[in-house]
Amino acid sequence: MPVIELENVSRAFTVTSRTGLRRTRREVRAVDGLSFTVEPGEVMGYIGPNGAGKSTTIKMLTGILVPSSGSIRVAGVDPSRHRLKLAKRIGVVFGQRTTLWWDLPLKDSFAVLQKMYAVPRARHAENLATFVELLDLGDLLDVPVRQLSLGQRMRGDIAAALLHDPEIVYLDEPTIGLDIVSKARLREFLAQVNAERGTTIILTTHDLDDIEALCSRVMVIDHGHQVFDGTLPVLRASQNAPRTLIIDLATSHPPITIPGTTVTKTDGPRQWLTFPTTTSAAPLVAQIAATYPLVDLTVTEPTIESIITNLYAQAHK
Ligand SMILES: Nc1ncnc2c1ncn2[C@@H]1O[C@H](COP(=O)(O)OP(=O)(O)OP(=O)(O)O)[C@@H](O)[C@H]1O
Repeated sequence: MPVIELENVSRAFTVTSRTGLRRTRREVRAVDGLSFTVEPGEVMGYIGPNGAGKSTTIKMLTGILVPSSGSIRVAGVDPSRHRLKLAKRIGVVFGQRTTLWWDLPLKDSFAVLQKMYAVPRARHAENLATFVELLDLGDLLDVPVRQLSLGQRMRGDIAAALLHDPEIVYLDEPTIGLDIVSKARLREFLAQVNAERGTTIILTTHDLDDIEALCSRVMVIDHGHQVFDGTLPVLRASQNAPRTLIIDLATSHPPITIPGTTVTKTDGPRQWLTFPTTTSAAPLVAQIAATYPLVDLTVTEPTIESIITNLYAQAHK
């Protein structure tokens, strides 16, 4: 049974703007007729360009915002009508701002949360020990939150969101501003939480490496509409974005001509040829090797960035 269900959900805002003495009001449809379900234990990447409607969706799922129309059920209840009841079953992390108490040491914030969510003491202690170890928080427990670095604070926020054993966690840009090592560690931790606890994770991110590393499903939204829902390999295949063959010849050579390929760039003896995903690289390589002084080669897959740019462009046609 789905743990999240949206049926034809829309949310509009009235925006007032002023030109000279004139005030005009217009309606912005932040989310427009969105329907989808999420099964327990899924890790879904929820992505889209700025202003696509991602945060508005998450706010409706947590009950902070009420939809203008349509229906939402999270863990069996309507989030806006049962916000407090639902709070015990969900965890939320907003990368841009902390939910921790700024002046309190991290451990005191955790203690407040134990009381707020009425987590049994033994369970709280067990979870805390696990998260302190996995997120390497040991040396940070006595440090006031305002003194933590962004990466340390984020680890604290993630632990805080999970201490009450939520079934669903919404993570809004959890890796924003983190260095590569911290990002990798956080992704590893989230994958482990999902695997061991079966926590459903909805991840909003602009970092497509987060999606590659964590998400079995990707939903792409643009102008409040869903433009894709499926796995990353299906997204890649659906866009039929070309692959690139990078070849190194023994010497500089004019762009090589092979039917079905296009040379997009040359740099001395190196040339970049694009070819359709449906074409096998092997015969192409054989043909090049038979005709040109081939020294080395690499085949690269289209990046998710290029696929998504392509997807947005198609949605606007
Ligand atoms: N409270 C509000 N009042 C008026 N307009 C709003 C409000 N909240 C969101 N919007 C508008 O709704 C649209 C969707 O915004 P939303 O914040 O959901 O996008 P987003 O996908 O989360 O963007 P980003 O990636 O930039 O965070 C935007 O046009 C935004 O300006």
